[in-house]
Amino acid sequence: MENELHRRDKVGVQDFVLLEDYTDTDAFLENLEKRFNENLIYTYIGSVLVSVNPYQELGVYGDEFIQTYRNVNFYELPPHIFAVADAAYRSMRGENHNQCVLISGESGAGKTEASKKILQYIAASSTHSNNVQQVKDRLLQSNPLLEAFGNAKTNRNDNSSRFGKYMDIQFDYKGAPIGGHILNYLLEKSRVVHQTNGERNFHIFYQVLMSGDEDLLGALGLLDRPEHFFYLNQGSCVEAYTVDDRKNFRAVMHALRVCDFSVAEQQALFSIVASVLHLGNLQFEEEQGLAAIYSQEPVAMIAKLLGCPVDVLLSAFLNRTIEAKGEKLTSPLNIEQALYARDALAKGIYDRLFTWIVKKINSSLAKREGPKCSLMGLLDIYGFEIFGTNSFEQFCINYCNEKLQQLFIELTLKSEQEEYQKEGIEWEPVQYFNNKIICDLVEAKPVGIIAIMDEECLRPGEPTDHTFLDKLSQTIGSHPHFVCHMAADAATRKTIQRDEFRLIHYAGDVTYNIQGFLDKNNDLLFRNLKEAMSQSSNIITCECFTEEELLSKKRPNTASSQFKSSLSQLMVILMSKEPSYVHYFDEKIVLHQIKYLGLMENLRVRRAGFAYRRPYEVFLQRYKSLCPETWPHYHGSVRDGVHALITHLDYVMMTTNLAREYHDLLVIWLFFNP
Ligand SMILES: Nc1ncnc2c1ncn2[C@@H]1O[C@H](COP(=O)(O)OP(=O)(O)OP(=O)(O)O)[C@@H](O)[C@H]1O
Repeated sequence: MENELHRRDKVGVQDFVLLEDYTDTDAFLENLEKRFNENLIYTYIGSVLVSVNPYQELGVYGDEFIQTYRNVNFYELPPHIFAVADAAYRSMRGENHNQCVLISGESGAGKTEASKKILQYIAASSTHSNNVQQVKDRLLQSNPLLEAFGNAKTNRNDNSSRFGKYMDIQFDYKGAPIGGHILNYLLEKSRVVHQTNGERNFHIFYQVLMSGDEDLLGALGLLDRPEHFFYLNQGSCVEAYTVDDRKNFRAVMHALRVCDFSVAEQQALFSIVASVLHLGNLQFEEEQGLAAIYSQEPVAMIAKLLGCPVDVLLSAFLNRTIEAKGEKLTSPLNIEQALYARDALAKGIYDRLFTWIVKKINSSLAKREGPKCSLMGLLDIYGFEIFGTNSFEQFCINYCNEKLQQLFIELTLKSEQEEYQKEGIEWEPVQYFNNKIICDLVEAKPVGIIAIMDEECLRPGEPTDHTFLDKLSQTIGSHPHFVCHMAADAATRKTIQRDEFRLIHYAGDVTYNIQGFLDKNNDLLFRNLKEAMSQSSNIITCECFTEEELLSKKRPNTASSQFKSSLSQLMVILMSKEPSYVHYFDEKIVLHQIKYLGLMENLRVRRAGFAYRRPYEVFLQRYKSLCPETWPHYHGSVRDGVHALITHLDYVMMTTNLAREYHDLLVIWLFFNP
């Protein structure tokens, strides 16, 4: 198997570091293409894995591949996602260092598939006791469940993740998975109520409708075809040809059982899914300028499914109560407001349901009490997006990608070069574009885009998307990465409308339409509807809409501020772990992508730098048993200890040839890795 792998993988270079013309982007691309044409989708840049989506089954993920890559040093076998998983897993066990695998790439490039392969690898490589098997099953089954509720067909990917996911897997000292925890980020909930042409709503809606379970469908009032539901028919696309909704529904049912969802919870969950569909079919008519319910039928169905009193629900759909200075003022809604409230409820219920599902999975994955464990994190988050029309969601997603790029720069380009300089190693700095300037443009206070948007959302008066854009133009109009009609020169003005702004992102220019920015940021759900939901007897709904929330006087954080703070927490988590990077491309790789990701710069740093670096402490701890002077304890400084160890092993000559100073000893790790 191993020989066969090497025989096949002879095209181009397996590691870009070996590329003769390593500064030439065309040569980089040519190597990638040459290998891709031979179905060799993986190539390294040092320890970073680059992959091109083959969009076809290559037969390289079976058990025999897992066995081949198990416990084999990273560079001994051709590049593979299993090699990354194995290296991270062994490093976590051998050095007791928490790991994370960061998978990046544009939408459809293959990130989710990669994260599943890593999970598959971990599950197959670790021990199989009963308890561990249960954890593995739950980790694996969390995927179909979260995909059903959080993925959808977009025009780029039939199974696009519309939420961000970070999963920590917890391991015991033997390397067996004993628990896990998932963090979810910003679900694209606007999809619940609207889909652009050719796109679908979240998979679960079609799965339930295609389930073929007549009893379930009858109970949920869902005996109609998907086209019948307004929340499913706007994209004129109810089928995704590469997605088998019926089969996936069975997978979801299985996953629910494995992840310990009780029968009552399953019923409550499907009732919520159905209630969202009925909400979409709730129509209003005008009576004396105000909204009236067009047909009682959907309201009765929603009330039944959510276990809410019909009259409370009816009144909540048509009125809005505001509390000011201790007084409650109720005013009736017009049609536009009623439709807004209906959609806000659909989005709110679904979004909270999604978070509830993650919480439930987490409780099924929670580690029993026990000693401290090691962690391996897997980040699979939406890739950079440039659509025909880009809105608030793309703004958040692209901001997230800026932050991840910042982390990549920080960990692979900046800190590494700084370290060499700090250590006094002769080093010619590699220049790179630092996208911190764009991160600051979005998140700085008080003049970043998020801060300005929040200020606009919170100020009295009548803020609109246009007043927000005016503020942006006045405050940051001259920023080199911001463009808007008002502040642009005559030539640029022709390319940008009055209701748009453009950000010059690290990955390209994206023009955002401001329509809906403030609404989506405010994320307002009228109090009456929240009150109605808190009276629900549906066991999930009442958990998601609490009395506490109703009583709280504190204004909830805006959507962008919440996202910003959850991203900054994510950065802290990722920074605390040893990262492995995987970059995914789709088939149409363009030079532009290679350039913006900083891969060429990374290659230059790799080429000029040291292949392996280990801190003295870790090195000494790992190898002290090889030298009587350092075993079991060395009483001097760790640096001296490392020197004693090396001297003992008679590597002095080699190391002095390589470099004059002791600190360059780090490089010798390469030679006596057991
Ligand atoms: N290694 C692979 N081998 C074969 N096909 C693949 C592989 N990786 C991805 N694909 C194909 O590409 C499709 C898109 O991949 P995936 O859903 O992982 O993309 P993504 O980067 O997670 O996209 P998004 O950001 O939209 O969620 C998959 O449904 C699958 O058909």
